Amino acid sequence: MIKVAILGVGLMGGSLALCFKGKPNVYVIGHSNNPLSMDKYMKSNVVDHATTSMQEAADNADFIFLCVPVGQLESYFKQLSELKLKAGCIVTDVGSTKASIVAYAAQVALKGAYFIGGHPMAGSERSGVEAATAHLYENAFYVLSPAPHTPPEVYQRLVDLLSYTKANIIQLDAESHDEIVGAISHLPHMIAVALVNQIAGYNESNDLYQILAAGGFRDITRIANSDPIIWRDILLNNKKVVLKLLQDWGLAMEQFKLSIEADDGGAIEQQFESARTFRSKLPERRKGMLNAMFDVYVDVPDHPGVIGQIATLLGSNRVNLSNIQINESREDVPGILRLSFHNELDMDRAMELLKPEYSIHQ
Ligand SMILES: NC(=O)C1=CN([C@@H]2O[C@H](COP(=O)(O)OP(=O)(O)OC[C@H]3O[C@@H](n4cnc5c(N)ncnc54)[C@H](O)[C@@H]3O)[C@@H](O)[C@H]2O)C=CC1
Ligand SMILES: O=C(O)C(=O)Cc1ccc(O)cc1
Repeated sequence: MIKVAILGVGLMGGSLALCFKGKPNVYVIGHSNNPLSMDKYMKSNVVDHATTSMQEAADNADFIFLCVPVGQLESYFKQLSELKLKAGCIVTDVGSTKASIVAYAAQVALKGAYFIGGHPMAGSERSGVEAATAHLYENAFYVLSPAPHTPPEVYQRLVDLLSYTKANIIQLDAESHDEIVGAISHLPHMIAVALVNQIAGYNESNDLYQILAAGGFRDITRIANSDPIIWRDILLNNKKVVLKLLQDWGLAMEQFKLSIEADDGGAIEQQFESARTFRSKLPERRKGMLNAMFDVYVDVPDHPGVIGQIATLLGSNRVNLSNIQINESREDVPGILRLSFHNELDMDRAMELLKPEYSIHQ
């Protein structure tokens, strides 16, 4: 039996647990410091067993996943280093930053066990085991940062287990990881939060801001809804990288300001042109980026019953729909109904079925 211990069964840990639970020869144990979580873990059916004892979770485990906020990783790692672990056990984490935990692991030895840093680049603005899903990692990139002396067969053992997530494994050193992920994930989260708070400030004297912000603004600020503790820890942990990125961001905003002050239309156009060129080269989301959702937009006539018709058409053809959203405003979205699917196959099949009757966009 392969024993997999998940320490911290929230969005990420719970989703990993769901990928492993029920697989041949796999036993999943979930750990929380909070006794009240035991019942929740068992009721959500994500683990085979739940415990508040780290000793019990780690005892004889083949794999231990640290799925707690970044600020807790070192303390959890330290506690594991004081336990007797199974020889050859692989300890890994899912933290959004890699340099500090990889450096810590290089200093604090795990008796007979190996540490390989990890970061599944999939997730959402939601948190907690209630938001966990077995599909979260499908097609997403999953970064692994092994130490230089990690034996290849140990690395391969982790890759083999992670095949249950259906993620694309990519090996990257911890420093490069933090620089790149700082830019593509940490900076956008700060921008989204600052943007929402700026508009919230204006809204205090006129609530039309909030009312008119239902469409595009809502979409581009989705990540501002992310968990405050998780993000406090990420930003403080990736301090050096994030401060440099904020400096560059300030310069970029200053550039806009100067162009507008000087009525320099050419410079503004140039900014939009270069952004459009780079953005059009981004890989499509369906090939696996930060969100494991596959979305299509449908332009539907605004009459009751149409959602039912679409849901019935998809359901009767066994196409699994993960979410339907009605856009309150058409601004900035290609259709009024957003249909989300867990995988590309379902999305493509849905498009085939809907195309004859509706106008579809991606
Ligand atoms: N949310 C996301 O989309 C992604 C998060 N991550 C990383 O995954 C890790 C876990 O994040 P999520 O699963 O999103 O968070 P979550 O809030 O859903 O789960 C966190 C888990 O850690 C436990 N925990 C233990 N000590 C804690 C403490 N002192 N404060 C708060 N919670 C504590 C909680 O009980 C919970 O089970 C974090 O290190 C985060 O950086 C990585 C990729 C994506
Ligand atoms: O919701 C989104 O789009 C995200 O950006 C989720 C996310 C959050 C933290 C990570 O380290 C990786 C992915």
